[in-house]
Amino acid sequence: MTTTPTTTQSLPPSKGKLWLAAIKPPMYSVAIIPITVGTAAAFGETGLFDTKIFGTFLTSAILIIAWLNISNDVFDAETGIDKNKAHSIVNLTGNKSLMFWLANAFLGLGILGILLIAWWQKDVTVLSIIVLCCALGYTYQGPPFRFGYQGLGEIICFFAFGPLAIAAAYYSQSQEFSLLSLAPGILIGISTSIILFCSHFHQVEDDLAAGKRSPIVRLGTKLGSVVLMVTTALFFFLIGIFSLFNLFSFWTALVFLSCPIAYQLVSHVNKNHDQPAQVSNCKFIAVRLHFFSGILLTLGLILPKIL
Ligand SMILES: C/C(=C\COP(=O)(O)OP(=O)(O)O)CCC[C@H](C)CCC[C@H](C)CCCC(C)C
Ligand SMILES: O=C(O)C1=CC(=O)c2ccccc2C1=O
Repeated sequence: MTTTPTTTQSLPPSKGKLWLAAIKPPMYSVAIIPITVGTAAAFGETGLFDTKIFGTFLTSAILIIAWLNISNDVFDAETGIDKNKAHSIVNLTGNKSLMFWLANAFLGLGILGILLIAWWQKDVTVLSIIVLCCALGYTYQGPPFRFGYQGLGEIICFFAFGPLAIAAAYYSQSQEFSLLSLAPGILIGISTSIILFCSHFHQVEDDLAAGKRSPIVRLGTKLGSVVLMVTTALFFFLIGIFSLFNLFSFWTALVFLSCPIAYQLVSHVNKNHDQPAQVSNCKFIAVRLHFFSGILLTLGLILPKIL
C-alpha cells in the first residue's frame, strides 16, 4: 500500500516574505496618523490647511520611521537580541555598516524635509520638536541609553508620537500651539504605545536571554494582557471624557466604530498571551486599531468645519 506523504511541518518563509516582514509596510501608519491627526486638529480649530506643508511633513515622517526601523535592527544586531530574527534587515543583508549608513541617509532626508518647512516658515519650532522626537527615538534603542531594554519604550513612544508629534503637525499648519491639541495627542500617544506594548508578547524568551526587561518581561504575559485590556478601555473612555468636556465635537464619537478591532485585539491577546507563535500577530491588529481609530479621529476633527 502506498501512503501519500503529508506535509505537517511548515516551510520556512520565502526570502520575499522575510523582506516584507523586515520592511514592515503597515508600521508606516505610525508616521501617517500623527501628522494627519495633528493637521486635522489645526484645520478643525483654525480652518487652515497647507497641502505643501502636509505633504512634506508626511514624507519626512515616513523617512524618519524608515531610519527608526533600520537603525533598530542595526543596534539590536550589536546586542545579539535579534540573532533568531530572520527578518532583521541586518541578518538579511549581512551588512550592518551599510544598513547603518542607509538608516542615517533616511534620517538626513527626513530632517531635510523638516528643514524645508522651517525655511518656508522662517520658524524653527517644528524642526526643534522633531529633532527632540528623533533624539527620544535614539535613546530607545541606541548606545549608551538603550532605554527600551529597561522597559521605558512605551513612555518615550507615548510622548514622541503623541503630544509632541501632534503639536508639531498642528504648529506646522497654524504656526501656533493649542492646548486643545493635547487631547488628540494623548489618544494617538496611547494607541501608538499599544502597538509597541503588543510587539513584546512573543519575544519574552529572546528578550530575557539578551537582558532586555521589556514591560512583558517585567509583568509576565498574563498581567500584560490585563494591562493591554485596561489601556485599550482607557483609550475609548478618554474619547468619552474629552467629548463630555467639549474638547471634542460629537463627530469624534466616530472613533467608537473601531471598537470591534479593539475587541479582537484584547480577546486575541487574552487567549494567546503565552503562546508566542499565536500571539506574534497581535502587533499588526494593534496597528489596524491605531490606523482606523486615527482616520476616524481625523474625520471627527474635520467634519464640524466642513459640514
Ligand atoms: C523601533 C521601535 C520598536 C521596535 O522595538 P523592538 O526592538 O522591540 O522590536 P523588534 O522586535 O522589531 O526588533 C519603535 C520605537 C519607538 C520609540 C520609543 C520612539 C520613536 C520616536 C519617533 C522617532 C518619533 C517620530 C515622530 C514623527 C515624525 C511621526
Ligand atoms: O517593529 C516594530 O515592532 C515597531 C516599529 C515601529 O516603528 C514602531 C513605532 C511605534 C510604535 C511601535 C513600533 C513597533 O513596534
